[in-house]
Amino acid sequence: MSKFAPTPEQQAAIDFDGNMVITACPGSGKTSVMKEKIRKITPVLADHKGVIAITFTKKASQELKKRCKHNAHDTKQSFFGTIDSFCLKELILPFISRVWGGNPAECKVVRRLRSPYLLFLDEEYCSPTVENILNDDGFNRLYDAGFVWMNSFAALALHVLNSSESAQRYIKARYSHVFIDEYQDSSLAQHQLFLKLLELGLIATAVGDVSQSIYEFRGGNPELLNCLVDDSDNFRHFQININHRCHASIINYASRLLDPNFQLIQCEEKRIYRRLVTGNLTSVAQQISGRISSWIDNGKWGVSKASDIGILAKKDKSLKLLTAGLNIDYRIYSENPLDSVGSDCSDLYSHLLAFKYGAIPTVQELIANQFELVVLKENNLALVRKEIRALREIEQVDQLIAKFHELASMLGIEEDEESDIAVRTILQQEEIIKQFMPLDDNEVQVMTLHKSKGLEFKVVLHFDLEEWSFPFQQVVNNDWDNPVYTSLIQDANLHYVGITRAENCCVLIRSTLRQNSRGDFSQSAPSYFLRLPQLEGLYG
Ligand SMILES: Nc1ncnc2c1ncn2[C@@H]1O[C@H](COP(=O)(O)OP(=O)(O)OP(=O)(O)O)[C@@H](O)[C@H]1O
Repeated sequence: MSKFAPTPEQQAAIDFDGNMVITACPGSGKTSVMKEKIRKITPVLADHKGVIAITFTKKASQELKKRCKHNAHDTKQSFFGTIDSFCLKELILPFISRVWGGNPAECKVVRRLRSPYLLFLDEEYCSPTVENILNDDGFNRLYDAGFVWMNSFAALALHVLNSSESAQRYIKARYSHVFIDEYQDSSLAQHQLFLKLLELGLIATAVGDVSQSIYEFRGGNPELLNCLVDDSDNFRHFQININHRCHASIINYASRLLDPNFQLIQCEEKRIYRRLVTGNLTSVAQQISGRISSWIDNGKWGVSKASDIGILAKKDKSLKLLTAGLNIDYRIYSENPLDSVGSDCSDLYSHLLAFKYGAIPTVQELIANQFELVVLKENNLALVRKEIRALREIEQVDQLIAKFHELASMLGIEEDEESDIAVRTILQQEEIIKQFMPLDDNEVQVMTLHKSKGLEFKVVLHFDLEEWSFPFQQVVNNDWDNPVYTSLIQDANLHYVGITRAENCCVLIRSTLRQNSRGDFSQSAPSYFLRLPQLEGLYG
């Protein structure tokens, strides 16, 4: 790891010891700032204490943990993980019995509530609040029936923390600080939990960027980050606004997309391009494959390996069309049949396949990092490890599925037939099996814009820039002449996230043929994003 030389604005954020909110543009090194702060705090903590470091994805928390522990740095009893994992492991499982009785160790964690359990609740909550928990006794009944529902974790954890003095004593004794990354995608319950931790005396740091808010559809609310910025009584606001990742011309384009008055950075060369390519996405991919190969062979744009190139699109369907035409090695991160099932069983099977095919290298890592939401009983841990290890030896599909069933039962996860079918479908398709193998530097990376969050590439090829493809448009009240962009701000943020993944070159591509919702192709028009007047002259 090269030595990190902080800028003055990064250094100011690292040095400040109180409650703070850091707003940070893409590529501004917020991960590095969080890492430096945690490495500065932990040496002075007692051995039984640590910090709470919450990131948006498991992958991001593994990365942060690795960077904090670099050079055998002792992070003491710190917690690294997602907010869901924190709520479940540190608050719900250890303390809910003090509030609602029962035996949480016997509970099943469910991602999706199915009938009849869905009917326990008064309404279909997207992201319940603590008030919902207090006013709707369906949550309590669900728990009595042996279930804790993932979407309610933050609210449930807050309810536990509000109601149980033991939980409060534990948190205060164990943790000195709390950090939450990607705060712009926090829900109200998560925000209230963060404020509760502050009230208990933990020193609180929130990090985020309103312009990178892309999960409103899941209950994320970027206004909550602004609330912290406005709350100057409790939080000092720091801005880290130098983008160290992208070429200046890419920064100019991305910034003007969101702010027509953005003061342009001086730069000679344009490294962001718009291209119109003839045909549908499959034929476009055939045409550009040769160009991509030559960039890899000649090290153009600083590309030293195929995985330095990211192919991004808004729609999962577009990725399928694109990969059908690519004549180069690639790795696609698209929704696979197990993702589509979306149950706890399908989640487990995904992790087991990732271990079998090597994306998760060790049983230790599988259990420590991927089983975040599985309630593991100490007494059968050794057997679980042995059974998982055996997966790599199994060749027959039926045997593999039988072993998956055994493991599901040992881990208290309900089997479902859809997950079995999904596993069989995956095992018939080499391209999908690849998703469960370790990243190969010889493969270009293909994924949706949502999945690209937090990543960086030397070159980004950004597709779906046709009208009706992106941004999302809807016909309202049968008025076909005036379709409405119903999620324009979130889509603009998503476009911004995609563009700012690029270090040295970003190509915005429109294909002349667009696939409609029925699967037919028709002539495309340029996307709304390609028609914005403030972007004129900023691309090559
Ligand atoms: N002070 C610095 N000097 C040089 N490079 C830096 C500095 N700080 C960060 N970088 C580099 O900038 C890039 C972006 O850093 P990082 O991934 O931490 O940003 P981020 O704020 O988390 O990005 P995003 O929000 O877009 O995901 C990395 O390649 C990192 O090494």
